[in-house]
Amino acid sequence: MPKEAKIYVAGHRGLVGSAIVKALTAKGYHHIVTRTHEELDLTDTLATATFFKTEQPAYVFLAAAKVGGIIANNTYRADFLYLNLMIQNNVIHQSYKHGVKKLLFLGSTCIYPKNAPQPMPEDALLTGTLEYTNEPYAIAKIAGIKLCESYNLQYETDFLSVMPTNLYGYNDNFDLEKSHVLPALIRKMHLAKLLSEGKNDEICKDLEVSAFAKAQPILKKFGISAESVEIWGTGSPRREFLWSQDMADACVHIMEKTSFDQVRGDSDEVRNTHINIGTGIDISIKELAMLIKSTVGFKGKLVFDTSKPDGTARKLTNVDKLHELGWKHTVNLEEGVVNLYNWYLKKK
Ligand SMILES: NC(=O)C1=CN([C@@H]2O[C@H](COP(=O)(O)OP(=O)(O)OC[C@H]3O[C@@H](n4cnc5c(N)ncnc54)[C@H](OP(=O)(O)O)[C@@H]3O)[C@@H](O)[C@H]2O)C=CC1
Ligand SMILES: C[C@H]1O[C@H](OP(=O)(O)OP(=O)(O)OC[C@H]2O[C@@H](n3cnc4c(=O)[nH]c(N)nc43)[C@H](O)[C@@H]2O)[C@@H](O)[C@@H](O)C1=O
Repeated sequence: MPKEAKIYVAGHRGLVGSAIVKALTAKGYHHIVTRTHEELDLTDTLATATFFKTEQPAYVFLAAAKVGGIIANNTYRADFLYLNLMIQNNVIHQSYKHGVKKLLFLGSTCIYPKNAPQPMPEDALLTGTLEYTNEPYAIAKIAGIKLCESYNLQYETDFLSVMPTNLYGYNDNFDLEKSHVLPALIRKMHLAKLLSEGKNDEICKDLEVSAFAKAQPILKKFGISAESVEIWGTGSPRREFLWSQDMADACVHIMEKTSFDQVRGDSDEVRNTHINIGTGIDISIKELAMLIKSTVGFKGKLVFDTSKPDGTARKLTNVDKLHELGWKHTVNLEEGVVNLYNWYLKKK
C-alpha cells in the first residue's frame, strides 16, 4: 500500500478499527477515511454506494460489524445474521464496483465447527455442525469469506479474509451483559472490590446511577457482591485471547505483504483462502477469572453459574499459515490484562 493511498477503515471507533487506525498512522499512512455509524449506516445500500462513489477509497479494512459476547449472540440471533450480512454485502460489493485494490474482511474463529480438531486449521471450515450460541453470526462470517473468495475468482479482485480469535484491548465493550468475557470479568471483579472496600460513590459512578439504592439491583442481577463474583458457565471452556493492537498490526501486515494469489493454492477448487489470526495459546475460563481476580486485587470467591451457556468447549487457532506469512503476536495475556485494567481505571 503506498503511504499516500486513500484507505477506508470501516468501524474506526471500535475495538479493532481504532487499533487499525493507530497502526496505519504509526506506519505513515496519512490518507485515512472514516465515518461513524451515525454518519454512514453500512446496512443502507444506497448510502454505502454513494459513499464509495464520492470517496473512491483504494484500500478497505472492513472492521464494522454487529459484535457481542455469548449471551448477545444467542439472544439477538436475527440481528447478528441480518446486520452482518448487510454490512459486509454492501461494503464488499461496492469495493468491487469501485475498483478497490485490496480489501480485508474480518471474520471470527467461530466459523469453525464446534468439534473441530484443535488447534483449528483453516481447512476445518464447513466440515461439521456449528456451535449453537453463535450460529447466525458464524453463518454471516462464512458468507463474508465466500463473498471475498468468489469476487476474487470471478472478477479478479484482491479481497482477503482474516479469522481472529477472541480479542481484547483499549476501546473494548465493558457492558455487563452483552460484552465478551475478558472485559466483563474485569468490570465485575472491579465492582466487587469496590463493594468490599465500601466505596459506594465509585460504584455509582461506574454504573452511572445517581444513588447506591439504584446500583444494588444491577449488582445483584450480575452476581456481584463483596464476597463473590458469578462466572457464567462451568469455567472449563478454553479460549485464546489476542491483544487488539497485535490484531491490528497483523491486519496491516497482511494488507502490505499478502495477496490472494499467494493464498489461493494450486487446486482447481479454491477453498479456505482465509487466514487465522491468534496466538496459538489458550487458557480455561476459570484460569482467566483467577488471573483477572489477582490483577484487580479482588479477595473474594468465584461462583460458577451453570445456568449460563459454556459455548464452544475449545477454540484454539492453528496459526501456522499466519507464521508462514511472517507475523507473530507480541503481547502476552498477563501483560494485556494489566494494560486493559489500567486503561479501564483511567477512562472512568
Ligand atoms: N471483539 C472480538 O473479540 C472479536 C471481533 N471480531 C471481528 O472483528 C471486527 C471488529 O470487531 P470489534 O472491533 O470488536 O467490534 P466493535 O463493536 O468494538 O466495533 C464495531 C464497529 O462497527 C461499527 N458499526 C456497527 N454497525 C454498523 C453499521 N450498521 N454501520 C456503520 N458502522 C457500524 C461501529 O460503529 P460506531 O462505533 O460508530 O457505533 C463500531 O465502530 C468485527 O468484524 C468482529 O466480528 C472477530 C473475533 C473476535
Ligand atoms: C469472540 C467470540 O465471542 C463469542 O463467543 P465466546 O468465545 O463464547 O464469547 P464470550 O467471551 O462471551 O464467552 C467466553 C466464555 O466465557 C464465559 N463467561 C464467564 N463469565 C462471563 C461473563 O461475565 N461474560 C461473558 N461474555 N462470558 C462469560 C462464557 O460462558 C463462555 O464460556 C461469540 O460472540 C463468538 O461469535 C465469537 O466470535
